[in-house]
Amino acid sequence: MPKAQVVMADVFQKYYDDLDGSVQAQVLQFIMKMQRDPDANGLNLKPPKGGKDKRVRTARINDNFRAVLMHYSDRIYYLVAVQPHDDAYTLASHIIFDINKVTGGVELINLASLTGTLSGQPDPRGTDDGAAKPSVFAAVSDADFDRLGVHPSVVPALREIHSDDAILGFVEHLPKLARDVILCLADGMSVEAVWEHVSSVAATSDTVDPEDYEAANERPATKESFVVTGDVAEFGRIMSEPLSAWRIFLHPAQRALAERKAPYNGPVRVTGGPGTGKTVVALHRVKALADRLPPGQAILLTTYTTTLAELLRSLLEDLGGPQLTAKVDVRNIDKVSYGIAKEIFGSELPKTLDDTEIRKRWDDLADEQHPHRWDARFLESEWKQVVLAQDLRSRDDYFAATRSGRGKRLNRPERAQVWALIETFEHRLDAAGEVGVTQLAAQAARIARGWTDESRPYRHIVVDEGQDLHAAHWKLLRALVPVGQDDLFIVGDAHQRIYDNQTTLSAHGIQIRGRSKRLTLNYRTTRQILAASLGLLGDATFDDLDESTEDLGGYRSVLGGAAPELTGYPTSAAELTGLAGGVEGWLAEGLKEEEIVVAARTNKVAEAAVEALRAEGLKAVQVRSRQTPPAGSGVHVMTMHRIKGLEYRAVAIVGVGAGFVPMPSAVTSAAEDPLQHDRDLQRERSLLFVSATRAREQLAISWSGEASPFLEGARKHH
Ligand SMILES: Nc1ncnc2c1ncn2[C@@H]1O[C@H](COP(=O)(O)OP(=O)(O)OP(=O)(O)O)[C@@H](O)[C@H]1O
Repeated sequence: MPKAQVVMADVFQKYYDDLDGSVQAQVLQFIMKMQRDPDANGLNLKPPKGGKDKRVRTARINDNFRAVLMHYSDRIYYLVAVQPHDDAYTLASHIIFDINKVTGGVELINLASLTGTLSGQPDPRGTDDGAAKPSVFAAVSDADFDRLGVHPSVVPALREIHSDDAILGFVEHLPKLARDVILCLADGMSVEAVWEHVSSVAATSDTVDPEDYEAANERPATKESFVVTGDVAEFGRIMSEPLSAWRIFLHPAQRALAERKAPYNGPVRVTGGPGTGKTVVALHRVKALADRLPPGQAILLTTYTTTLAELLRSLLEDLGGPQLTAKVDVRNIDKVSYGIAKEIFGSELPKTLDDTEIRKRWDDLADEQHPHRWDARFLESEWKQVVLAQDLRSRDDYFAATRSGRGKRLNRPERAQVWALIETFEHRLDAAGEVGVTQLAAQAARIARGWTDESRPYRHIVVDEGQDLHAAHWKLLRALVPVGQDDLFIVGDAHQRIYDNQTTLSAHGIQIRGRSKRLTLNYRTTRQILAASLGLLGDATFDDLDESTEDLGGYRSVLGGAAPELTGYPTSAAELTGLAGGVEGWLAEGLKEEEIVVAARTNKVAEAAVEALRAEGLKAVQVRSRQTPPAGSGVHVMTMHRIKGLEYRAVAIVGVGAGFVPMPSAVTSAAEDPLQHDRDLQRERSLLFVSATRAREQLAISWSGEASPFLEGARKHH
């Protein structure tokens, strides 16, 4: 007997996640039963009364829960949701299944959620002159919507949209093509342009039979929003995986960047706020380049930290399997320097010291001064920001160098003193057979620059989180790929710079003029969380990784949700008890432990949070750098540095009090160096911004005593 096919709508995951484990087990049994014997009576399939789509059914899971599905012929079931009895009936009576005329893919439309999003809109007749405000889409005809692939059942609700805000809430519930079409129309694109850039690109090449669901299931558009499960084990696996890159249907703006066939005539830079899909674009770009990579050539995909490099490797594997990863070196920038240095120095390669170790060495050297003249932090950053950034090799070079970005002026005798200390520092490392990681990058870059193009190891380099790379890293990357078409593809966001490595690409021979793009649509964070996060940035200005500044104009989210919670407590003990209560609340709402993260400015506060959670009987694990906790370890707790690039359904940021964020020891005093002071403060702001924007659905920020000054803007949005 042929097995029945169970096709799962992507929205099913949300309903499934909200169920108790015991009900989830019953759902799995139910699916097994459908697959094994779709004719069995026990499934108890019933059409809802007054349903909009005659093929929609509900089926019994247990006394309290029913599944909502579409039953197409005996052999195909589309699973939409499992909900409490009454909710399941309501949902079932409001959904429609259809095959999209343009893409040929199966679409699920929930009319209740569409009209629901419009109910809070201000009254369109509430204008001063009493005249009705026109619909945002007044200029688009029904026939145009139809041709572009927007289902006719959606159009009456579209005609009721009178504000841009309402559009964002509305599109969240639309099938993907319709969502892209509406967003592009709302951005002012003409119907013709939307056809050319969106609908025609998504169109299927074969003829669409509006009744043939078996054929529709095979089309790529269906696979973007539905998963055809082979068996229950696979189903279980899919349900436990986070939304990963392979499931994503690129937005036209993302696709244009990632999949462009014509070569780019040089380096490309893509910026965009958190969650706009920069990483997704970088991964798809790697795939597109790999698909046409001549034999014997290689691609490098790199980023700042090892944690993110590992994440990139696993996402890339999801996207293209081992055939893809075989063509790509995925490693963080320090490993890139190390690999190159090893080739150059062979067995002579010194031992590498990371930034923390280097910092200690500077402390030691500064302490030895008699009388004490130079501050360790000043010397360290002078070395990194001036000497290593410009690869200065001699006293004369140092005397001639511009010290732009440094706020403390040095006269000649002072420069001489500082250079002497830097020279001592480098000699000591040398004598001990040691080298700093950034210093190693500078050395490797110096040598690689002299190579011929045939010796440069990569054909393409793709960089994620480019805002954190140091000048020496850019010099090195520039030297590892011949200048030419599609040489470098760089994504990054200066608002998220959390290491003090600001530089400009053009200073390192990376000319992006005319090839810089910006993404503005956030897919991760709700509008509520986004508004609060943007408030954290205050009035600070940010660069565009090059010589200009950039803001987050036009940055918005299609997702709506709960308002973030900002809570002050009298003591830190009370705050940690509040944290445990908040986490318990999230768990009670159905979130899993590993979907929740607690972020803190320091390891010490993170440790205290772990203890507090455990004291309340909750499972929690502190995640340090280069560690990925095994499944089932509990709620993740980590520092704000470690959380970069990740995402969680719920984020709690603790210890955001005035004395802790910004962290006093991380901020140079304004008297010592006013420019460095400003940059340090900005970096501390960015740390908080990065942490807040990791949240998909829930964000809670707390403090004890006086609140951090950075929270002022976020509290206004609250
Ligand atoms: N076109 C899309 N459709 C649906 N989801 C998307 C799309 N593009 C990205 N996403 C999802 O949005 C989230 C953010 O994407 P991604 O991590 O690539 O953003 P980012 O810009 O690199 O973020 P950040 O700078 O904050 O690290 C991810 O969960 C990703 O899967």
